Amino acid sequence: MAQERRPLMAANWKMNKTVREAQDYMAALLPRVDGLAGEVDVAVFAPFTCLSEVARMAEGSGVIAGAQNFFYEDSGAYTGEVSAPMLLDVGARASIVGHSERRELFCETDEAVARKTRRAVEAGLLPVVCVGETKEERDAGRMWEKVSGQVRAVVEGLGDAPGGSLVFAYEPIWAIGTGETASPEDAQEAIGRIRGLLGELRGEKFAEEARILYGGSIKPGNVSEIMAQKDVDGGLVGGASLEVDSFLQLVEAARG
Ligand SMILES: O=C(CO)COP(=O)(O)O
Repeated sequence: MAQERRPLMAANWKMNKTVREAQDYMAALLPRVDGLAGEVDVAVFAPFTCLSEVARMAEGSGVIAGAQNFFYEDSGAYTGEVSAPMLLDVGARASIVGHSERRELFCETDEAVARKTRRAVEAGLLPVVCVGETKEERDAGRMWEKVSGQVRAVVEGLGDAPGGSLVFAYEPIWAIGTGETASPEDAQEAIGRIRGLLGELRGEKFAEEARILYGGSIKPGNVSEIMAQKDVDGGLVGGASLEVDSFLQLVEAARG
């Protein structure tokens, strides 16, 4: 991994944890990541219901509290949604955007993902934009068509924001929650191609500054070989992030 890009290890709790469980997790995590600032960024993407508590506890620690989604308008008649200013108001500094579960289950389009990404950057939230193909698309040889289309839509809607203002996460859908991980070589190939595309679209500086994570069945047993790939800047982790001990092993591996 290039020296200039700080690794990022991110926990995506998905639809898990009560406020009490979130408090217990943060109380165990924070003392153990103390002192890592500057070496590795650590983020916790919590459900809305416990996000303010996670952000409050993380304040001053260097751990980034983030949301899993938001809507690109700032306020108004959008029942069930929350906005970027609302996330900032409770202390969040980042948000996942366009997770495959939102694209597939909640019909999020490339256009909506692009608008959310742009709004996050403008508002000062760090977006972690997810891209990835299904098993059928991969087997049909259409992986790059899918992934490049998703990346293009986001970058073309981004204006002139610098590469450091956003993070991509390559999460092949067939590897999410299945125990089936992309091989380190597959992860590198896809992420290297994404970086190449960023260079074509926005120039070398942008491509060198943008962090690109891998996600999909990362666990303590496979994280080191994934992190060793030159274009992989960290991980976005579901299942193995739910327990503090296993998440900490991933953070340590990202530290190198
Ligand atoms: O979707 C993911 C992270 O956003 C990956 O989930 P798992 O780590 O549970 O496969």
